[in-house]
Amino acid sequence: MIRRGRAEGWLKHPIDVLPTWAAFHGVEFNGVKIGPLPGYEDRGSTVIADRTLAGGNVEPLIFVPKDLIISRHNIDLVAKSDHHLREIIEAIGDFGRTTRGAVLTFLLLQATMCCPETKHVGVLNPLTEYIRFLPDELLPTFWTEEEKELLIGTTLKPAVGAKLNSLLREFETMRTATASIDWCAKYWWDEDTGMLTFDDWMRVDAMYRSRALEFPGAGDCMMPCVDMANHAAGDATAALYETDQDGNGLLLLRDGKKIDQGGEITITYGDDKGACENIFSYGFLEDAVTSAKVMFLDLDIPDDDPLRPAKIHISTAAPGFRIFEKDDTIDWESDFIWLVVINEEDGLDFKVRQTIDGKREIQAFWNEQELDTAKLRESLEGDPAWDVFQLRATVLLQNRVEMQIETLRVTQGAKREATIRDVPWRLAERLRSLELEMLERAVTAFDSQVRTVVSFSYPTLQEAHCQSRG
Ligand SMILES: C[S@@+](CC[C@H](N)C(=O)[O-])C[C@H]1O[C@@H](n2cnc3c(N)ncnc32)[C@H](O)[C@@H]1O
Repeated sequence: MIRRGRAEGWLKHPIDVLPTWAAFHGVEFNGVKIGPLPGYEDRGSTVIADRTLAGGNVEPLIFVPKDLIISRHNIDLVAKSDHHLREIIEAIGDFGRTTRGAVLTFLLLQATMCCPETKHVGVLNPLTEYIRFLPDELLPTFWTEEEKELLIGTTLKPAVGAKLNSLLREFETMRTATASIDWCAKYWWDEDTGMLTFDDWMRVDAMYRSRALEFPGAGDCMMPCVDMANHAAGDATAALYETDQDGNGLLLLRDGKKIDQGGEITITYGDDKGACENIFSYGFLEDAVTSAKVMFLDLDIPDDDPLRPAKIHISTAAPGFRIFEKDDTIDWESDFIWLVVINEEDGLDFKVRQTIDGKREIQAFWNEQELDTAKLRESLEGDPAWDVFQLRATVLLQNRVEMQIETLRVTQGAKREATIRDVPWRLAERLRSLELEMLERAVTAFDSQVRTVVSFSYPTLQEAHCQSRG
């Protein structure tokens, strides 16, 4: 549906019509305009200074009335007077009570209402028009299979796979929950008249993910016009976004910033985000990025661990670990790994307990004491064998990191097929090299952590370790 709407023009507005929409709905621009930046048209539209601006003494650059914010709160308000919206949000149950569920459903209904064939569905509101200004982003969920293959060995590959699976589940929830609603059956699901496909769900997901910002006071939401600002990290960030005391949205020039006429007013989408997350959520990587910054690698409990099923059952942590930059070196963190490295001989035990309603429940014990797995690390830190556990964890991580390096190396040097588009090709290449470099630094850092633990606790082991690692 959305793809067709873009092609036929009923779901597309040229960006130069935005000022008219904005003025009509009370959005104020103060010394800025929205459009492509000459020389950077591939970045879509952005916020551009209409005159020289100096931070500290200018009014908000953009003012957005609170009613226009696409937030869960406002969607609930719209649903009070739009019974079609209310019907579908209620039909999807718990998912409709999440911000993500409410926003994606809302966007889908607005797109449906834009289609000239749709009759008597939904109540037109300013945002029905606004979504026509939003471009389709080439996020990795839209990369072809051969483009996604370029990601083998990067942390983006499993992330995109998991995302597609969860999008499929959400789409299926949506379909099952709304199939018996007459107008949904007719305009969305009917074999002849239905317009929705999984592609539509991917598109509303991409709109939300690439544009949602966390606003103090309003939570995650899409803020029309402020969401036209492109990203620049660090000192290059020109503006901040926030809400005023009445909940209206504001874009404010940073103190001390001076932007010449024609210059870009950027915001930050989060300077701490790693290269993988930037490509995943926004489909680009700034030229200035020189490090993968943060990586999440999955970790499995070995098949030959007799406690594996019980460990999997009780674990609440994400099964993996995060490596990240810290003070010029690489550090790691994981709540999961501690469960992987301990076993029965160390003091771990599981018992099956009968609950009062007759159900059976697995309980974990550490040295005979009931164990809260969320506090496992704390329990282990107090154990005389803490050094051993640390050592096991670090060696395990080191092996996992080396395995990832190997996968990256053997899949290196893929030939570029003519069907592979420029953006996925360049992004995959950059991500591969940034992640490889970070993994290599991690091996060195882990090696020195192992040496420290060994030399401190097991001076005799140190020699053996050094020999084993050459
Ligand atoms: C919140 S939107 C910003 C407005 C968007 N450019 C538009 O045309 O609607 C985020 C998207 O803008 C683009 N973008 C933002 N900052 C960028 C940058 N520094 N370099 C390249 N593309 C950027 C990406 O496509 C990203 O997914």
